[in-house]
Amino acid sequence: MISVENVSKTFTLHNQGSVVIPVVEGASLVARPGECVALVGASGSGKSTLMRMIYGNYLAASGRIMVGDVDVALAAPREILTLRREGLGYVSQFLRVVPRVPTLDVVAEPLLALGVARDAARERAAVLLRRLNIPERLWRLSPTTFSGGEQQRVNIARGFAHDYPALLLDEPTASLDAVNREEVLCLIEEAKARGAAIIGIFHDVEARDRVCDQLVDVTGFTPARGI
Ligand SMILES: Nc1ncnc2c1ncn2[C@@H]1O[C@H](COP(=O)(O)OP(=O)(O)OP(=O)(O)O)[C@@H](O)[C@H]1O
Repeated sequence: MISVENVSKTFTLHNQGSVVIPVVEGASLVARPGECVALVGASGSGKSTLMRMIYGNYLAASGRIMVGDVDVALAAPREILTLRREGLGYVSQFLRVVPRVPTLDVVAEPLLALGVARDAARERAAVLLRRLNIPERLWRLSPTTFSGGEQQRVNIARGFAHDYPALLLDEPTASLDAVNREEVLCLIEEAKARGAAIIGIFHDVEARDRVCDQLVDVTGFTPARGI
């Protein structure tokens, strides 16, 4: 379960006269096990900021962000790292990898970090790479030279390697062809069926309507910005 209660965030632009910009105010939402919640709202309304707060990249100014039994807004960095390893996955739009690590190990890595045996982790990685149509001849290579779409699919495979109880998705179907898009939607549906709580940003409206149970309009949490 992911629950956001009355969360606020301001940015202070230290290199621009310390201007303070309120970006999110009084944000509250809940994603229950088996539920997918879509964050919607105009560009600049604060969707990414909210996701980054839930993942612990940005510190909330106030409020509570519970992921399972961890309050991300209060957790120490070490607790956040444990949460990310065990309890909270994040599929961003872009793959960030250590150069020279083969694709198979990039995807298996979240399982290896949890102590899963190398063979079992690679087997799971292979299943996902096959489902996402990454040709087997590429699995031995680092994904750094892959096309944008291939990198995105490797990233998705990695994000779904471990059965995280909570999952954040940032435009998981952006720039995918129809076949791979369908596969990603099936992965999301499977994650929901096993009880994952999911929050996502989807610009693909059809995909959003298919997998999401609830839409939360972040514009309602955007403070009035007097200029
Ligand atoms: N690190 C930052 N420093 C200062 N301002 C920021 C920072 N990150 C985001 N903002 C501001 O916060 C507001 C919300 O941005 P955010 O990226 O969360 O919006 P969004 O709804 O995800 O937009 P989009 O749909 O265009 O991706 C914007 O006005 C943005 O300029």
